[in-house]
Amino acid sequence: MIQARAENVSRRYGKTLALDGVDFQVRAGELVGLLGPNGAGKSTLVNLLIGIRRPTHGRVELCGGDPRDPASRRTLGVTPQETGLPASLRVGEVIDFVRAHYPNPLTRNELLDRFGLTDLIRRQTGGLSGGQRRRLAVALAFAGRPSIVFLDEPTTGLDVEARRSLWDGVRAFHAEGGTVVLTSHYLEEIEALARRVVVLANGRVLADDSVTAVRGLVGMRRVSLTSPVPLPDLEGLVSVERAEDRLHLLTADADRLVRALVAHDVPFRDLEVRPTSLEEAFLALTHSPAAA
Ligand SMILES: Nc1ncnc2c1ncn2[C@@H]1O[C@H](COP(=O)(O)OP(=O)(O)OP(=O)(O)O)[C@@H](O)[C@H]1O
Repeated sequence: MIQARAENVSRRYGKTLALDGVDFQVRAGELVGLLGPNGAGKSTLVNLLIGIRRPTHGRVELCGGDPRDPASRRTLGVTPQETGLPASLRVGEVIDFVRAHYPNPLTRNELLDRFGLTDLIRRQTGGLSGGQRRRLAVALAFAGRPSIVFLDEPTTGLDVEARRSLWDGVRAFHAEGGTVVLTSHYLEEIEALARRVVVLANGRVLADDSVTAVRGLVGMRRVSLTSPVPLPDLEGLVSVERAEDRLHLLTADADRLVRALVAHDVPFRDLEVRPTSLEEAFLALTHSPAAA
């Protein structure tokens, strides 16, 4: 059963095309990561699927209906990128307030326990640290026993321990058959939870594949050098960028590329090899023929 679907969806904000012909679907019980650099369109896609915004073109569906129809959202849980919590309410009170909106919520203790919040129950939310507030905001998405949960960058600002405790809560929900869509800038974060990852960049889906396959795509190296001659065709070269007298070559296998440079007798100096950032890898993929 498909729980959330976008078909050829585009969304424009004035002159900005935030999503450009996106197809995306999530089956019941899946845990999917949406990966992409800043401004890729991740939050926009989530906002369309949960009915906060409408697509400019195309069709979106949630739990078999229109996401803007409250009936489709009855079993939805969401943690947006930023959440406002009433500062003077205690953690336990906020949880009870949210639980009261649902017919069959988790008990207060189940929720506190799952997300490692038990010690904070009597604390006012205004006095929580940023990380503690974030954990509470994520936990609240699960209060109503949702069937599908959207988490927009759930672990931003969390330390390692808090992140693990939050991941455990998400895993427990998924193990019971829950569906999860989470967004992140980091493949490592998605890797910790999901097997499937959808890569967005510039509003388009670049890849929809296993985390392992995408790791191969983005785990590239940048080989920089200065050479007085034009480069020949080199195997495994993904892209070439020229900045003044430097050439920056992107490749999945830097050793092989350097061997090829030597084998072709290419004169070079000041060779540097370093890992690419996700942004650089995305940029190269966006401009490579494979992404066209
Ligand atoms: N309400 C809005 N008004 C105008 N432009 C917007 C609005 N929301 C998003 N955008 C633009 O749409 C594009 C996609 O933004 P979106 O927030 O969906 O990306 P994102 O992948 O979630 O980014 P981030 O990782 O930074 O949160 C960006 O260029 C952004 O500036």
